[in-house]
Amino acid sequence: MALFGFIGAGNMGFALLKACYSTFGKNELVYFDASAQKCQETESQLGIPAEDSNISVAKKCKYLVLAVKPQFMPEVLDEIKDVITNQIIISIAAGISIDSIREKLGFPAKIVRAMPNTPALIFKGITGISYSSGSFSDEEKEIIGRFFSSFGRYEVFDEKLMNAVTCASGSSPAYVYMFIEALADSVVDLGIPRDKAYILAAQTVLGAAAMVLETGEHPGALKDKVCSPGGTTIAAVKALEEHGFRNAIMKATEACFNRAEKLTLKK
Ligand SMILES: NC(=O)C1=CN([C@@H]2O[C@H](COP(=O)(O)OP(=O)(O)OC[C@H]3O[C@@H](n4cnc5c(N)ncnc54)[C@H](OP(=O)(O)O)[C@@H]3O)[C@@H](O)[C@H]2O)C=CC1
Ligand SMILES: O=C(O)[C@@H]1CCC=N1
Repeated sequence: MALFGFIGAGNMGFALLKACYSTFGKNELVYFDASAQKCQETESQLGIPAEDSNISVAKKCKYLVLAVKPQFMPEVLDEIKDVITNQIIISIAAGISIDSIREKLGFPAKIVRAMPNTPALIFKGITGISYSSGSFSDEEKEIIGRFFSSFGRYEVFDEKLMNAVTCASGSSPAYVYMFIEALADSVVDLGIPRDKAYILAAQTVLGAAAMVLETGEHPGALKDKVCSPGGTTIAAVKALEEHGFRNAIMKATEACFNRAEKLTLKK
């Protein structure tokens, strides 16, 4: 019997499997993916052969991580529901509520709904989690905490905020990469070599993010300290405001949230 079972070893499933491997060891992991190629890649990277089915995974673990796309959740839940007894379900599917998973399973299983992000692959993720009703023992909460800490930080939220968490951290790495790409392109245009442009842009994002987390200062105050009166930065800030930079982010969050709300589990 393994501690963790994974259904889905794609972008997120593999990242979480890798972190679990480091923290809990290979004997505590079982997994299956519908893609034979994903199973082969995972086996070649972690040295753990895949199980032969989702049912086999569900039967052999205590904590079952569901890491398939939201549209595949109904078929996966239908497939495994007869072998779920006291396993704790950890779902990372965007938009899928705890109630809808319970309804599909047909009983009030203990569920942790989570929203990680892709930096989990290098153990620098941030995950929002929400516990279902039902009493989780201290030991279960400790193992769940170690699981989510194995690939970065985690914060606990009321489930009604999980779609908002998706906007803040699940989806937003994509916009950060777009920012890095755009900043790099713009300085390549000024003559900076491309490889160095990515290093300058990415390290700046990393450093600025660390300033927010480590100093506890308001982001606006940190921004003000970069802006010398009559200097270069305030000229850039003015251009960003003229082009709706903040509004573009707010609109992105609105679109992200609306899509998450629509990803409800089909019966
Ligand atoms: N990508 C991200 O940044 C984040 C994703 N998530 C959530 O994580 C979940 C997975 O996303 P992601 O890893 O990007 O998706 P991927 O498509 O990369 O991985 C999902 C894997 O599940 C496999 N799969 C599909 N159907 C089944 C099935 N019935 N049984 C077993 N395996 C199956 C897929 O195979 P095949 O390719 O053959 O379909 C694929 O290999 C989603 O619910 C998403 O909302 C959460 C946070 C961040
Ligand atoms: O785009 C998506 O739906 C998933 C959920 C959060 C990040 N990727």
